[in-house]
Amino acid sequence: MMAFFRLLARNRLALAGLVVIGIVVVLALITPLLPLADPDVTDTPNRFQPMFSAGALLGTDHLGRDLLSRLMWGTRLSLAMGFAAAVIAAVLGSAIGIIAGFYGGRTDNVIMRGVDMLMAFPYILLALAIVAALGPGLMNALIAVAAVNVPFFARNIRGITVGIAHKEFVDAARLAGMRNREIILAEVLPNVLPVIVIAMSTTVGWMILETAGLSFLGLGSQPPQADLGSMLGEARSALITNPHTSIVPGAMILVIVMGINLLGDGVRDALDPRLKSGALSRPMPATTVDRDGPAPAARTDSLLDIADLRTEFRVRNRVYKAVGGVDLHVEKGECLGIIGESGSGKSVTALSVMGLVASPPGVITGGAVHFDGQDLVGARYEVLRSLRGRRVAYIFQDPQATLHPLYKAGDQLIEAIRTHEDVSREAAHRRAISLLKSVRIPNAESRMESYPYEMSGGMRQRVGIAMALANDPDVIIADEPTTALDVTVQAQILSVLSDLRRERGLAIIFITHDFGVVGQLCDRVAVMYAGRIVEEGPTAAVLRSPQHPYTSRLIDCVPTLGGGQRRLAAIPGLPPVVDRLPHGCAFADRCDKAQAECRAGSIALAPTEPARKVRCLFPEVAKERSA
Ligand SMILES: Nc1ncnc2c1ncn2[C@@H]1O[C@H](COP(=O)(O)OP(=O)(O)OP(=O)(O)O)[C@@H](O)[C@H]1O
Repeated sequence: MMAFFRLLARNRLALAGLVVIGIVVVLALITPLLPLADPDVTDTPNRFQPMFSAGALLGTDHLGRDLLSRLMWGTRLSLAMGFAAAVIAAVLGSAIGIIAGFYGGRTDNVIMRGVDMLMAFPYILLALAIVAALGPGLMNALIAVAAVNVPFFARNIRGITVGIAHKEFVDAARLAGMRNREIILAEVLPNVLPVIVIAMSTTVGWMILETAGLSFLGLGSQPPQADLGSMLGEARSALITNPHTSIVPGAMILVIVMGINLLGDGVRDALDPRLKSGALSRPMPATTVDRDGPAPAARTDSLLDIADLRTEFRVRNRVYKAVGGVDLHVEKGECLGIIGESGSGKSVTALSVMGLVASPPGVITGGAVHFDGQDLVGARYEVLRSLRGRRVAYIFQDPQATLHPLYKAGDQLIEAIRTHEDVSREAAHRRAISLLKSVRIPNAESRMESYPYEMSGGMRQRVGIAMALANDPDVIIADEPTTALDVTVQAQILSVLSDLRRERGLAIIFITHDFGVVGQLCDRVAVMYAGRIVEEGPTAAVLRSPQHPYTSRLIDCVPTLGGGQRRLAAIPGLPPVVDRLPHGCAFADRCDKAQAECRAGSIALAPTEPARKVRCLFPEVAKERSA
């Protein structure tokens, strides 16, 4: 709740709306306690007194009634009517929407066709028809306004519920034996509640206007009772001669509706889960760079050289140091593996290379990424855009999520080719077929016409690889591309990548948590822990004799086939949270060799043997392993 108010307070306009509505609501609540004249007592000799007259601060109306008193009582009534109509419409509409969306099928059809019929009428005509049928009066106007808004809530909430009703946690609740009523209350309702609140906050102003509209037409509050609409209606005939009688209620309606709408927008922004990180804006096209020192020079003349890269997430008052000074390089035709536990910073490192970490909340705070002699950290967006996909391409873990579900695989490949190259559609089509063949997709011509959902996971991932290859890049960054696939398909994908590397001289950065995959594909491996490289070296050497205790424990976690029964040595404890990294070695708390020195200060990634480095004061002594 506090977080909600903090987010709301960041939006100045919403804050202004909150203050205005707060003042109006408080005034409306204390109206009976204020020393005001009776709002209904007429005094015709003193009719149409101007503003600031003695005894009538805002003047009097056509019957000599005190306008200030009528305004206060009228505001009280209009607010109460607007809020009551919003609550009734929200409760009824949401209940209808949840039932339709949750049960689906015929129930959904019958309910939603009824809602469609209601929505087919212009809402004001519908409201007039309801009041005409029920008779004029405040309660009937309230019923009419609530009724015409029920379909709006029903439609919105039904849409959200349909999505939720098919989620795994609802299936899990069913499997746990919960009844539908319980599932609706415990699983669905909490998920749609923010949407209901958002819809209410943005429509309550509208409902106040609608109730005022009915009262203006004489169908809402009846004389002598004042509400803002009826005050306006009564002042209509004196609009030219005594405009203050219209201006007073009109200005109040304007203030209330503006205040509620500004507040409603703020509530929507603060409750939207995508904006929870505190950003009330869309992510930037490239990661924000806020370097706290000069850019380091390239340390090697490699194709891609990452030097002291630091990326963090600034979420409210917390700073998550996801990447804390990473040095890596990859040569043409080389495959570098990055391995580490979940959350060690592998993906953020990879995404930082091309400025793809979402900002906010991500910020690159230091280091450099030299590609072909150019520093990409802080490079202009146009530079990054021209390199993305053309010289440095990505393959992600879930091709289902990266391929557009509504476009054919072939069209997506053609689009990827034509984004960077001015070629005809026919030429791009031919190239797309040859790309599909190069990743060993059988019947490439007919597969061009397939939608992603018509393909298996392995096939989709091959399309993903073909897309990455579309512009003949120099580097491919593959972020766990085989994690979601079974071992046979994984082997095929790895062999495709391995062949492509050899044939095209591709450099590959392969992110994984599987040492088996590293052993099969990668020339060198870098082991990451808590945002830093803790060991780096040729794959065979690292697998044979790991030097960092973490690498050693990580290898011990890998089950071996045919090695007889052995106890799998899980690593006790959890990696540290990256907003509270310890001094010294981040692995010390889980390491059985840790000494006091390990916790004293930062430890450098020091060279040990040729081409090997380790960040440890007490590295493992070489003991040969059967890899
Ligand atoms: N938007 C974010 N806000 C705050 N922290 C984040 C955000 N995105 C990532 N992180 C943090 O950054 C760290 C590194 O995440 P990253 O995704 O790079 O890990 P990973 O090693 O690739 O893990 P996995 O194998 O599960 O993909 C994690 O501790 C994560 O909690």
